[in-house]
Amino acid sequence: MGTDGSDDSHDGDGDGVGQSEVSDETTDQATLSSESTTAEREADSASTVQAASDDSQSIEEMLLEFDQQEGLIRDRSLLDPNHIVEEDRIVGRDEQLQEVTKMLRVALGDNRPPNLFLYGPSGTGKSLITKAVCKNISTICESRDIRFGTIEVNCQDLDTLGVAVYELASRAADVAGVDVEVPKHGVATKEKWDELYRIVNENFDSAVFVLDELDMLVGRRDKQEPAFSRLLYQLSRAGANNDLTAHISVVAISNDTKMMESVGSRALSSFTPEDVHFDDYDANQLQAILRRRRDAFYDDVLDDDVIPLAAAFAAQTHGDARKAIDLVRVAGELAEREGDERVREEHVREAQDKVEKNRVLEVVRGISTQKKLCLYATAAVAAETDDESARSTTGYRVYQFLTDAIDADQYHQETYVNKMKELTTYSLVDFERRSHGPSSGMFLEFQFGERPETILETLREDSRIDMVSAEEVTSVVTAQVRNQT
Ligand SMILES: Nc1ncnc2c1ncn2[C@@H]1O[C@H](COP(=O)(O)OP(=O)(O)OP(=O)(O)O)[C@@H](O)[C@H]1O
Repeated sequence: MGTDGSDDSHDGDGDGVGQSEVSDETTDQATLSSESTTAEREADSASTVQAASDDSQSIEEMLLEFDQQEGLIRDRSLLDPNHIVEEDRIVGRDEQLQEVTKMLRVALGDNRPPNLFLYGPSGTGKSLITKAVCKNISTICESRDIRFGTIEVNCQDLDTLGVAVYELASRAADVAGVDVEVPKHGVATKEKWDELYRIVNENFDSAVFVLDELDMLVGRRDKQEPAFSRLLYQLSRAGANNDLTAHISVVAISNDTKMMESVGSRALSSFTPEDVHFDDYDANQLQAILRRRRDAFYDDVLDDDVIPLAAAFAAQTHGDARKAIDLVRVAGELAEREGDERVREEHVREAQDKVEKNRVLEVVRGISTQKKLCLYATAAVAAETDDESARSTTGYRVYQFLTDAIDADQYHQETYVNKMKELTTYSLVDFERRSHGPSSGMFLEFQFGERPETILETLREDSRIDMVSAEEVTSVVTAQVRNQT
């Protein structure tokens, strides 16, 4: 404040001095004006104008050039993973589409639709199918004067039950076009629940709550029951005991097939969902999905091998349609940026590298150093085995080497395994329980959703991990892998 004030007064003084200088200068110039000085000034100003127009011309030229350079992508929304595509672009999900439609159609009448649990790997159409069905219900409800709302939240970044309930209230308010009347912070969760009930009851006859990535809502560690379980309990009970007078249905979506095992018995008895399973897509299905969006590009700009290659790359990891679509989009953008007239195979290969790195980055950005060490050790083992898998026992020894090398705390093997298991929720790594004969005991075998080398490269961006020499890690890993056979 003090500094600002003195600066202001200083500026004021300065302006005064400046003004008198300007007027003096003007007078002087008028008095001293001569043909030569005028000519000089004109020459000066002409050159300034010339320089400016040179600049603007070159920018203009560049703009025109970019403008004339035809883009390759005609409709970017078809390559946006959050865009709900029209029904005729949904491929290979007839069974799920039919099941979800059959169950949620109840919302059209005067009854409560059942709750649903949609599960399956990432990018297999769970959100798309739910949104497409809800969109159709909404259109029909509008024509029948039924106030229907789809209240959708992604639970990935919601850390507590209170935050989740506020988010639901806020989404419901958005859909209804009203305001939330409780503050986000500093009020009890009960007040947030009441606000959610008020908004829903006052604005909707029927509503579907879509809880995407619900398993990520774990809440505080000190609570016995995970936050997602408490949320399911409360929401489904509110429907039964008339806190919510609107007919509501809860659609829980998760990548974790075992999520329902962590739902407490209390929640389970009131939630009781109908299960709908979503499988991985194979390369042919992914090709069909991509072909149905081919018109995202101008005619004849996609080389014939672009779609099959993108589909093959996406099928290699875990049959994720989001990845297939991302690959084609990024390949198109790379081709556009390089001023190429066509999208070619090499653009897809370049895109594969970029998309993989981004996905790994997204996951590792938010995890603790300890989890990074566990992941690094395991990926380092997978990078050195023929089938790119890593045994937990071997991974743990490499983890021990890493923690010693950087002088970090060292967990027991059980905790290392648990940390790795937690990472499976991101679909970056998966595991199976294995045993090599009765004498060798049990171990977990980890498989990665992306190339282990990409994971290692990305984790090396963490300066603590980069302190350890990569060659040294490789020699420790090689010795350990040799020992395991
Ligand atoms: N059967 C399909 N037909 C056409 N497009 C699809 C299909 N399945 C998925 N997609 C597209 O793939 C992308 C990812 O799909 P979606 O978000 O529905 O997956 P998800 O199973 O909900 O994944 P996550 O669990 O990661 O949220 C979206 O752009 C969606 O439009």
